[in-house]
Amino acid sequence: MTAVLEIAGLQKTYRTRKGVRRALDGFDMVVEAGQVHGFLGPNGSGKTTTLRTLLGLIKPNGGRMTLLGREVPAALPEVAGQVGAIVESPQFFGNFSARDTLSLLADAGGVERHRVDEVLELVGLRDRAKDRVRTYSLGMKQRLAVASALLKNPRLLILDEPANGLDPGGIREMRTLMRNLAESGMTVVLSSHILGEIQLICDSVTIIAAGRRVAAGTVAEVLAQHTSTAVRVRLDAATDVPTAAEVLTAAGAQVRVEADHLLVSGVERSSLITRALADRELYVSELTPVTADLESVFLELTGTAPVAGQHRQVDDTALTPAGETAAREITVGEFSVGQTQGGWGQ
Ligand SMILES: Nc1ncnc2c1ncn2[C@@H]1O[C@H](COP(=O)(O)OP(=O)(O)OP(=O)(O)O)[C@@H](O)[C@H]1O
Repeated sequence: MTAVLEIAGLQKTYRTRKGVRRALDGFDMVVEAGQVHGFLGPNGSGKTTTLRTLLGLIKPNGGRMTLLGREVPAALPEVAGQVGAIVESPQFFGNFSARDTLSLLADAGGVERHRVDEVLELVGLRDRAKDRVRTYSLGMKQRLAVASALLKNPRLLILDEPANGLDPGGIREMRTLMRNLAESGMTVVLSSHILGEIQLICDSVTIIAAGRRVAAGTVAEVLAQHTSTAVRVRLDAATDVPTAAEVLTAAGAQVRVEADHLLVSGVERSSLITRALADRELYVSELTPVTADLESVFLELTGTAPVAGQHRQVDDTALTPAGETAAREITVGEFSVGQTQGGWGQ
C-alpha cells in the first residue's frame, strides 16, 4: 500500500506566558491510500496542531511530513490542488444558497461549474441547493463545508471533527458520506472524539496523547493489542469480590474492581485465575474474555478515563517549562504505546 500522508518526529512548541507548551512531541502518523483514517485524541492532545502544521498554516519546530509522497511544506503549492481540508469551521454567507456559495468557490479556484452539481449530489444537498444557508441545520452546514473541500476532487480529504455538534441522524449521514467517498477511491482522514463512530467507519486509526502517538494500526489491530488478556471474573458470592481482588493482585495480575465483578489482565491463562481463587476457597461463577471497544482502549491509552472529583488537566500535562515530555512510552508489537496522566470533567 502507498502512504498518502506520513509524519515522522513532528515537534511543535507554543510560547505562552506560563512557559513553553509542547503541543507535539515527536509525533508520527502514517495513512495509507484509500482508507478512512480516524485521528483520535483527547482535548488538547495535538490533533488540530498536527493538521494545521501539515497544511502549512503553522510552522513546526522539527520533524518531517509528506503529503501524496511529496515533502511538505516545501511541496504544498504542488500538492494543494489534490488535498481538500476543513480544519477551521468555514464561515458561509447566510444570504447565499449552497449553489451560490459553491459556484463562487469554484470560480475562485478555477474549478468547472459542473462540479458544483456533482458535489451537491455527493453530500446530499441537491434538493436544498437553492435555499439560503441561514436556513440550514448544523448538519447541512457541515455537509456544505465538506462539499467545498470536495470541489477540486481531491485525492486526500482531511476533516477536523466533521461530526462535531451533529445529532445522531446527522452523524449517520456524515458516516455514509465518508464511506461513499472512500469507496470512490478517496483517502479520508478525520479527527473525532466520537469513538463509537470512528470504530464504525474507519479502517485504521492513530491515537495521540500529549503530542505523541500512543497507538496506530487498523481498528482490529488496535483493539486486539488491548484485548488479549482481559477477563471478567464473577464470584459465586459477590461479597468475595474484594478478597478475590487481593488474591489476584498478590498473584501478579492487574485487577480492576467493578461493582459486582473484577476485570483481570496480565494473566497468561484463565485457568490460573480459577486456581488461585479456588486455593483460597473463592469460587468463580463467570470467567469471560472481555472484548474492548475503541472507546475503552482510548480511555486506557490516553489516561482520560473519568476520575471522580478530578478535573481534566490535559493542558497542564502538556505544559513543560523544562522541555520534558509528559508521556511515558512502552512498545507493544510494532506500535508504541504510551500513558499519560490526566482526569476528565471539562
Ligand atoms: N496558539 C496556541 N498558543 C498556545 N498554545 C496552544 C495554541 N494552540 C494550541 N495550543 C496548545 O497546544 C496543545 C494542543 O492543542 P490542539 O488544539 O492541537 O489540541 P487538539 O487535540 O486539537 O484539541 P481539541 O480536541 O480540544 O481541539 C494544547 O495544550 C493547546 O492548549
